[in-house]
Amino acid sequence: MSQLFTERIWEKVEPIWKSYLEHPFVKGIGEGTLDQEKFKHYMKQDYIYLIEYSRIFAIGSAKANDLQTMQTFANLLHGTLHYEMDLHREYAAKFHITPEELEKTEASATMTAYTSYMLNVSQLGGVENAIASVLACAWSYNYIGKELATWPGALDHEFYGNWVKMYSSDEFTSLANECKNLINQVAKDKPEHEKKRLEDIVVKTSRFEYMFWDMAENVSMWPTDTIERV
Ligand SMILES: Cc1ncc(CN)c(N)n1
Repeated sequence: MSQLFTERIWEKVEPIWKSYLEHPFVKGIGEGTLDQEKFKHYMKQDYIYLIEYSRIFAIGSAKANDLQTMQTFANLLHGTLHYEMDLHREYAAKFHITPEELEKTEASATMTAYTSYMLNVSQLGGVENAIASVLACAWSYNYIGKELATWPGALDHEFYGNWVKMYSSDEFTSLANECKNLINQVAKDKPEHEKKRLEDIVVKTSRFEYMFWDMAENVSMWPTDTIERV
């Protein structure tokens, strides 16, 4: 039996994704020791990230070549807007931030670069570009969630437990699996140079994921902030 495209991808991304589990921000969630101000910054940036990420599912739906794929993208869009983003709205309420205020969050450099890349890739080419650009997002969060769920006390932590529950949940796992199934389907009959191009998109977005954790840990916005504030 020939290798699934996701198996090939896994060989490339595994070292990058394993490094997420060593990242101080992710470790802080898993160990329950993360500074809540850092989490607040992350959660606000992630909310506006998810708005742009949702647009990619809409693009994928519009570019789909069959009704089944169109429905899958629509389901992923719905799941992000109404399930995943509820988590952010719940955390925001704990910080006394309304959904309207959340939506008006000013975008950081990393959030801007990452979503601009994903949107650019998705608008070019066919439906395969859209699915390749979101694959690392859905799958790596599910990977992190499931790993952290095995850490002592992570699922029951009074503040970060809900984050770990979300990304390790059956519902989120099924959204991640829908993305994996889609890429396997679209990559199946593609020539090697196309497969390599899709693989590069997943690797690049995996690097952006690392940068996002760094942005959260350092509570960073733009490198020129200190200059502009003088
Ligand atoms: C940056 C980022 N990447 C991925 C996910 C999971 N949808 C997320 N919430 N945020």
